[in-house]
Amino acid sequence: MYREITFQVYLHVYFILQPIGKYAKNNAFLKVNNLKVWTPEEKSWWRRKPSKASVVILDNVSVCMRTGEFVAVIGPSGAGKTTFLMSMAGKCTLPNSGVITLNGKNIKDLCGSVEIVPQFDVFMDSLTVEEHLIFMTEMKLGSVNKPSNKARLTSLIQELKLNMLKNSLISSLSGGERRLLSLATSLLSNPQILICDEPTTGLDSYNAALVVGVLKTLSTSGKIVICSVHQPSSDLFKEFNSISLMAEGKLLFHGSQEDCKDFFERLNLRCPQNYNPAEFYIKAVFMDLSNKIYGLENKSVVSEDETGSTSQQELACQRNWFKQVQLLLWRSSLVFKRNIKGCFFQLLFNTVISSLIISTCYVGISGTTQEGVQDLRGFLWLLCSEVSFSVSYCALYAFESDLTLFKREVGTYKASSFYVGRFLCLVPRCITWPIAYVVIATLAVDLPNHFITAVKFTLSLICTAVASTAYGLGMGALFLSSGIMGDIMPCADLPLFLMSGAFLRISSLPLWLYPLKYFSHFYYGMDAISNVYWRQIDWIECSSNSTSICLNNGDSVLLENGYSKNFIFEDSLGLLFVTIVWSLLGFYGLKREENKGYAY
Ligand SMILES: Nc1ncnc2c1ncn2[C@@H]1O[C@H](COP(=O)(O)OP(=O)(O)OP(=O)(O)O)[C@@H](O)[C@H]1O
Repeated sequence: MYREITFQVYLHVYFILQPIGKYAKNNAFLKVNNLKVWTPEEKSWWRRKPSKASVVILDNVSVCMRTGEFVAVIGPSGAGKTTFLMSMAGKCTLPNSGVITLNGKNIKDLCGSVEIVPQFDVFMDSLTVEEHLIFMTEMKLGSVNKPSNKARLTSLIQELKLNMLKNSLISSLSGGERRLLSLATSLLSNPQILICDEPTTGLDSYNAALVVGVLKTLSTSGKIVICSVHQPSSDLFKEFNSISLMAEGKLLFHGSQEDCKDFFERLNLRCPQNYNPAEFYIKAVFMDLSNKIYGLENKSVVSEDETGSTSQQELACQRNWFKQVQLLLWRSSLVFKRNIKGCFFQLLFNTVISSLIISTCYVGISGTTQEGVQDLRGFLWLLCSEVSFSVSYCALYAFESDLTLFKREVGTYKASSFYVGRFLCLVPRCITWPIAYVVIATLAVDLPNHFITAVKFTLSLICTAVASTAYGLGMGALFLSSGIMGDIMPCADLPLFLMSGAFLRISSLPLWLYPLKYFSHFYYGMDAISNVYWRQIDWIECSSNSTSICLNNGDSVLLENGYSKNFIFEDSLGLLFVTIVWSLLGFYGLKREENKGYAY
């Protein structure tokens, strides 16, 4: 029954996938020559001796594969299969030596010719299947409106049986459907070599047969398809026409199923009838106590000529930078639309409720009395700090949830476009939140020229919010993989908000601390809104029996706090400076994550 289903699925898939052959490119010849991969020696900074010695993961692996091969890479756990596949895809970030070429060209110099389908699928789950594929088509191939790209996308959707799922959210897909979507994403660029890491793991027999059927058809249509497989059933295993047998980082055998059988029979190791050959081979190398098999390790490299040609890899790998930013913004806007309720609640709790509390506590205050001066200072500080803190802490975690996705999409777009795209996504918040704060919080406060002053407050706070966002995003990106940004940020906040002038007089700062104020968005924000308010206060009441020093106008309040005179110029320049500094630091952090390489 199972064999019947598998056969039917295979036939079905074979015929519907024939059109993929239309896109098949010229012959491909993959050559791996003396590939060695090892882990770096780890040294602790306080000891000279290495704390962890280097370990060889792949030991002089050499092999040749050509068009039409459908290769099963098998071997015990820890044999080095994934590392081997990643190296062939040019995505291994561990130290390595040896050369991998496709038709004579180094694999690392080629673009789009080798694609990998990793074991674990990572997508932006709140997109639909169609939206995801449109995004990837636009990023990898170009405009989706171009007839050839449209045709490619439509045929892939049909051929991989995704048309029924086009409008489904990715989060609702089953494991097999996600695997097919992953496959479709990799096939968009019509690669010559498709590498799949455990494509059937976690799938039921029907879905596993479906996926293997699709892969086999791809190999017959002019590609090299290489899969690592864990415990394949006999039925699935016999679909592969080549076997690479690995153990302890060595490639023990590479060749056809028949040759593999002969290889083991020559060593008097005969697979019993009705026994799964894959299991038998893995067990045999596992139990190879006398090292018979290891002794015959595959040493057959490969002086064959490297005929074949690559055609697509000369194309530009990526869309232009502005297009990348636009596409990333488009994708984020789709996620935003699906999460609009969450954004509404964020706005409600972060701004509306807290500004209502401020407004209630400061009902009727005015800076024209000595008591009012203190209240007004507190009110302005709360306005500035609430806006700064709320937007910076929202930005702090902006990359965290997408780090794996970003590392999966390394190479699809630039880190800089991803960074700028994410920053721009946060800009609407930098506009709406200050508006909400100012409108609500100033409702009950006695402001001179209420409307104009509120507009000036809003503009100043919008600029402060942009710089605060740059600060939050920068801190988040700098400490992205360590996950300690939530612990570091309060420590960084402390000196920066002390510079705001709300808690200590800036003019009385020790000289060595003075430069710190130029990095404080709190200082620039407070300086701007304080100037807006106090410059309009010409007279402050002084009681005749007061013993303390009396501040008799707004200018003297500004002077006492140590705020600048040329505030519009200085604060705009200062906030721009802070934005640029934190953006550069954050970009450096993201680039560091990118350099760690592909997430598999
Ligand atoms: N980045 C790394 N740093 C240190 N060791 C690593 C790294 N990547 C792999 N290894 C080690 O190399 C060996 C081979 O790992 P690999 O994942 O390639 O094996 P595998 O055959 O795919 O295993 P499995 O079948 O269990 O997935 C393992 O012992 C693993 O611990």
